[in-house]
Amino acid sequence: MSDDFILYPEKILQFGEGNFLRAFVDWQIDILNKETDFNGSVVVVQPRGSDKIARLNNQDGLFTLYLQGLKDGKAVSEHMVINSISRGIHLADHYNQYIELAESKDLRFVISNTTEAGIYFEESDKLDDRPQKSFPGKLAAFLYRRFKAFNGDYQKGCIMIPTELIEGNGTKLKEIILQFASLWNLGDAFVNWICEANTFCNSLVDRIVPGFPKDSVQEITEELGYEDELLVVGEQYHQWVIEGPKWIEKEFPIDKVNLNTFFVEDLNPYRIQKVRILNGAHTAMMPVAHLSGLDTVAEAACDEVVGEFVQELIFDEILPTLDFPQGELRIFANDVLNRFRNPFIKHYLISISMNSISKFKTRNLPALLDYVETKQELPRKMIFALSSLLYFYQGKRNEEVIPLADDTDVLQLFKELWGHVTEGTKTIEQFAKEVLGHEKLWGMNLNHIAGLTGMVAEYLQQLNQKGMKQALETLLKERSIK
Ligand SMILES: NC(=O)c1ccc[n+]([C@@H]2O[C@H](COP(=O)([O-])OP(=O)(O)OC[C@H]3O[C@@H](n4cnc5c(N)ncnc54)[C@H](O)[C@@H]3O)[C@@H](O)[C@H]2O)c1
Ligand SMILES: O=P(O)(O)OC[C@@H](O)[C@@H](O)[C@H](O)[C@H](O)CO
Repeated sequence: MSDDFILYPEKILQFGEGNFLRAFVDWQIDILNKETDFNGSVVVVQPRGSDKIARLNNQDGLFTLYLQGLKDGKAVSEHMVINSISRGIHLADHYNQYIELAESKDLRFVISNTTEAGIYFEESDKLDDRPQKSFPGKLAAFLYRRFKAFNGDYQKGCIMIPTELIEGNGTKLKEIILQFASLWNLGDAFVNWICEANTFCNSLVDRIVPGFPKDSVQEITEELGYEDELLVVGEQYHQWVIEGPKWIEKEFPIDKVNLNTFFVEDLNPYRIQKVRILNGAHTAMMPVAHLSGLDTVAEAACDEVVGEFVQELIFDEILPTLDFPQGELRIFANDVLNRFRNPFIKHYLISISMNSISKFKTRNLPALLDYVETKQELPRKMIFALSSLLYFYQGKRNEEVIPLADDTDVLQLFKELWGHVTEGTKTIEQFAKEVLGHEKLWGMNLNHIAGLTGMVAEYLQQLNQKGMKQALETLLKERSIK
C-alpha cells in the first residue's frame, strides 16, 4: 500500500498515537502536505506503554479517517486515508532510533497529547533512562541530545505545540523541561538554548473524536474493501487555537489552507469558553444522562428531559459566569448543542466518564464558584449534576455495573463511602458532608459554600428514593415554578 504514497522529510515528533491526535493533528499535516509546500511527516512515539506502535507500523503509518457531521451547513460523511505519519518508534525496544532523531536536521516541531495527566514532573526520571517514564522527561533528554549534537546552535531549536487540555500547556511543559535541566545538571548553556532557541506554544484543540467505530466496523470494512485496525471517526467541526508568534506560519503554513487553525496572542478566552461550555456540559450531562438510561451524547442532547436539562445548564448557569459578549457565547453554545446532536456519530457517555471527578473540578467547579459569587445563590442544575456524579460513583445503573474509570484512590474512596451508606452505618447527609470535604478531590472544602452540602444531600436522597428520571423532572419543574 505504501508504494502509492509519498514519503516526506520527518519534521514532526509526535508524543501520542491516540485517536484524537490522528484525527486532528495528523489529518491537518496531511492537508498541509497536499496543499502547501510544508513537505513534512510525523514520527510517532507512544508516551506511556508501547503496545500500539506495532499496529501503526504494520499499516505503514497509514489509517482511514471518517469525518461525519455538518460542514458548511450541510450533512457530510467522508473518508480519507491519512498519509502524514512516516513511522512509529517503539521506545522500549528502539530507544536509539528515538534519541538519534534528535540529531535530524529536518526535525523542527514537537506535538503532543498525553491526556490531562501527561505534563508533570517525574522526579525519578534520569537522563540515562531508556526511556524516561514521563513525557517531559523523554522530551528533556531528546532536547539535550539535540543541543549537544548541534553544539548549541540556536538555529536548531524546536517549536513545541502541546495540545493537552490543561491551562498553559506549553508554558508548563517548558517549566518542567527546565526543572529537568536543573535536576540533571545540564548547565546554563543548555538552559539558555531552551529559552532562546526553542519556542513553547500554548494551544487549545476542539474536535469531538469518538474513535474506533466498534458498532459499525463491519459495515465500514465492507464499504472500504479493506480492514483498518486504526480506523478513526470524528466530527467535521475542528478548531486549533495556538498562542505563539505569527512567524511560525512561515514554517507551518496553516494560514495557506482552509482550516480553522490560527495563531493568537491570548488563548485564555478561547480556552475558558470551550472548557466551560463544551467540556463542562459533557462532564455534567454524563451521569445525568447515563443514569437516565441513555448511552450516547446525541441521545442525551436529543432527549426531551435530559436535553432540556443540558440546555438550561449551559444557558442559565454556565454562560452567565463568562465575562464575554453574551451574544457570541450564545452562538457558540448553540453550535455546541448541535454538535452534540450530530446523528452520524456515537459518542458514548461511558467513554467520556473517565476521571470525571477531576474533570468536574477543572471544568465545572470554576463555573459553580463564579455563579455563587456573582449571583449570591446556588446554581441548582450544576449542583444536581454534581450530586448525580457522586451517585454515579456508586457504580450501579439499576442492576447493571458501571465500569468506573478513575484513579485507584478515588475509586477506593467512593467504594468506602458508599459502602457505609449501604451498610446503614452512615446517612446520605453524612456521606455528602464527607465527600464534599475531601480537599484532595476538589482542591477545597466544598462544605464551606453556604447551602451546598444540604442541597447535594437533598438531591442524593431524591436520586436514591425516586430514581434519576423523576428527580430530574422535579428539578426542571422547580425552575418553571420559580
Ligand atoms: N477524543 C476527543 O474527542 C478529544 C477531543 C479533544 C481533545 N481530546 C484530548 O485528547 C486526549 C486523548 O484522547 P483520545 O481520544 O486520543 O484518547 P486515546 O485513548 O485514543 O489516546 C490516549 C493517548 O494518551 C496517552 N496517555 C494516556 N494516559 C497517559 C498518561 N498518564 N501519560 C501520558 N500519556 C498518556 C496514550 O498513550 C495515548 O497516546 C484526551 O485527554 C482528551 O482530553 C480528546
Ligand atoms: O477526552 P476527555 O475524556 O478528556 O473529555 C471528553 C470530552 O469532553 C472531550 O473529548 C471533547 O469531546 C473534546 O474536548 C472536544 O474538543
